[in-house]
Amino acid sequence: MTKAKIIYTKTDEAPALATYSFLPIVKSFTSAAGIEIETKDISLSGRILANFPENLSDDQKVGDALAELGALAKTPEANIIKLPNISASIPQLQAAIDELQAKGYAIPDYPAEPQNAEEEEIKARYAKVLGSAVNPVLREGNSDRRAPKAVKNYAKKHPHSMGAWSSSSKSHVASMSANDFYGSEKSVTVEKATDVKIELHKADGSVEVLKEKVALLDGEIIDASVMNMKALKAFFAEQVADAKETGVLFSLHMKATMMKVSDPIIFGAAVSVFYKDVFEKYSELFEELGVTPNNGIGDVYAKIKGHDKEAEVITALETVYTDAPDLAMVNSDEGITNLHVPSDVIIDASMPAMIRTSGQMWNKEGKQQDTKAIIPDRSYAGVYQATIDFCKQNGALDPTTMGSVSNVGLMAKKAEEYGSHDKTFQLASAGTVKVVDASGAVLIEQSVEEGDIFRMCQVKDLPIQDWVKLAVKRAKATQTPAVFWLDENRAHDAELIKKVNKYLGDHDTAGLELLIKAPVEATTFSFERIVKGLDTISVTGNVLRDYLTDLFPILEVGTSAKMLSIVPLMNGGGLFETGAGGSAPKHVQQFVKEGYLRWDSLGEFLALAVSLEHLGDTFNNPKAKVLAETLDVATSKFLDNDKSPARKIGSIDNRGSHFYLALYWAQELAAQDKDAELKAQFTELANELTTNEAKINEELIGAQGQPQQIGGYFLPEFDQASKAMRPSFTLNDALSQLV
Ligand SMILES: NC(=O)C1=CN([C@@H]2O[C@H](COP(=O)(O)OP(=O)(O)OC[C@H]3O[C@@H](n4cnc5c(N)ncnc54)[C@H](OP(=O)(O)O)[C@@H]3O)[C@@H](O)[C@H]2O)C=CC1
Ligand SMILES: O=C(O)CCC(=O)C(=O)O
Ligand SMILES: [Mg+2]
Repeated sequence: MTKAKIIYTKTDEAPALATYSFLPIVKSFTSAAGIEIETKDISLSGRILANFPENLSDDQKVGDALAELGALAKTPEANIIKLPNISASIPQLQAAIDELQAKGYAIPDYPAEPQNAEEEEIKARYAKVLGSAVNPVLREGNSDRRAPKAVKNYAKKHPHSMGAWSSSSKSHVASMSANDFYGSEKSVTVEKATDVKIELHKADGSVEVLKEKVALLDGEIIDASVMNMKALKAFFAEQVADAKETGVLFSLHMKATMMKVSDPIIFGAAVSVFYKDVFEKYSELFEELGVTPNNGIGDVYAKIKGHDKEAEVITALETVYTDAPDLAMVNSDEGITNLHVPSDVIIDASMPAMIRTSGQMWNKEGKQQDTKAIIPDRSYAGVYQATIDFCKQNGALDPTTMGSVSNVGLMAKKAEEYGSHDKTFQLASAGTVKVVDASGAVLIEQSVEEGDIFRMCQVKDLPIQDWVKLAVKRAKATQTPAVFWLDENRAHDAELIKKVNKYLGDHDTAGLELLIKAPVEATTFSFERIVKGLDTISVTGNVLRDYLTDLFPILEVGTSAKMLSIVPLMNGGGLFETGAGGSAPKHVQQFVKEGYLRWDSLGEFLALAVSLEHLGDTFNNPKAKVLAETLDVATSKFLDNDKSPARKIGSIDNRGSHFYLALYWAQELAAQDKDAELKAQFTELANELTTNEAKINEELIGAQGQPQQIGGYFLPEFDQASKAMRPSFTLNDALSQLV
């Protein structure tokens, strides 16, 4: 039998920093039980390097860890702890390339506009690294995300602050009324497996093949929809005028990471409308400089630097602001606006953060202001408007009494919109896009105009069956109503509803409350229950999985970092995601500036416990089970004693929180009687950590307040970052006694 092994991923930014401190603890504890922890580098820099081996010297070459993990995820042995990673926008990719080149890695520049076949090839390789390139590869299963009871109890005891809501708040969500993806969606279920082709039939009669082949399986649902560019731009222009007139902040909320083809284009359309005069006046100059609105207004500032016309262009941009509405700010101190970088404001985290803050965002004075949250497509925007309506009517939610909404999400096999980027095209000419099957029959057709975005999505039948099964399992385990968030008026959802009804028949659902409601109705239903302290399971497609697992946790427990996030892989393995949030770039900035890391590793603790439990079950390893059980108790104690990182210098930060987890875990292992060997091994450590608690705290807190050297942003120097993240000699020494 293969040795019991857990894969721990090395990622980016705050979670990667946390790993320098937490992984040594994990390795010390697990090695005592004979469990191997292997790390795999799936960071942005690691993924870039893996794609350019021929540009690197032998000692610089790295393996393709992502491809290896993708293959592993399809096997029953998989046991992967996945930390959040950067889903890079083009500006982030460029910054990472610059850093790697400066460090002596001879990787090519990013060819934004390739001039020859070689550059086309380089661009294609970089495209593999862009956007949400990791999660869809590893997610060979559906998703089960929830706040564990201990976490809910913690929030009840230590409620996070919630901004008050006024019924006169002017904040709202603005969406198109027609000609969006929602309005144009068509969907079919194919009975038998077939290959389809996506073709553009142009007005002049010629045919361009947009995608040669998409293989479909028996019973697969496909859909196709179009975002009309003219209507989109007219909508943005109306919203600019309305925001100005009503005095609210203009704020666009997209998912340019997961939706890496469509959403940067939509973002770019907003930028080109907002800064219309500048983009029109300087179109030639921008063309020459390679400025594209899709990279945000930050691209203009970056590329104009040092140019003869720098001052003139900057003045022109500033002139825009005199007539324009105020923009929501990402960083008001540094003048970074909502339209600077497509990946700065990401809808899943940004909308709940706004709702938690009285429905307001930050203006250029650094003050809160009511906001027009622009979500052009209507498919899911109504969920946020319904939440805002609920808060306006009922006031802010109360974390000390509110119930919980967990999620069962359809995610496997790149389901739905989040798997659509290789079937998304911006059309260079008008015509009709046809999805044609192997027999030549047209399954779906959509008429398009020049500049429109066409998108085709797929969802396979087996993942749907597995998702329905998981929903029933969770409903049974918790005896909680489960609501399928599906809109019968949406073509795709209408197909899905047929399957849900069919596959629910495969299960014993006696006594369970299983409902189907359109997203807006489901939102109100869930909030009406939540204020009564009642729990509800949301059973959703892939996009709402993402949105709701930030929305509800951020309102309920202050952050999605405290979520348990399990992906039972369809072939029997386990993927354990840490939390449901991202890589928190601002945490790294704070750490580098003042030696304080406020990243909350609770997600890592929870993921490790379920990973150990899974390993205990699959490898019949009783020691792993003891580690899992004791870690669970330690985590509860950690929450009870409020040892999570605070926000300010002088309190426990991420490193201090790791110490407390180690302390409580060692104490629990020393206290248990199921495994005498573990008891003996950990008694000494527990004593040592207990005795030295004050000293270790002194060493950890004493290290705060200074700028830190970590030797890089995308590729920190191991020794420097490790030293910065492990400043307690006493703790390091105690841990080293174990191995
Ligand atoms: N699974 C993955 O791999 C994911 C990756 N990402 C990536 O992360 C980056 C940032 O995305 P963004 O949309 O800003 O989302 P984030 O979740 O990183 O940030 C939003 C906010 O959530 C809070 N937060 C999230 N996790 C933690 C944590 N562990 N400890 C403390 N606070 C936390 C912080 O809010 P506050 O200041 O209010 O406490 C943070 O500023 C992007 O590159 C994105 O692609 C995003 C989501 C998931
Ligand atoms: O993969 C990504 O880009 C983000 C994923 C995400 O937000 C989530 O899974 O909740
Ligand atoms: Mg998310």
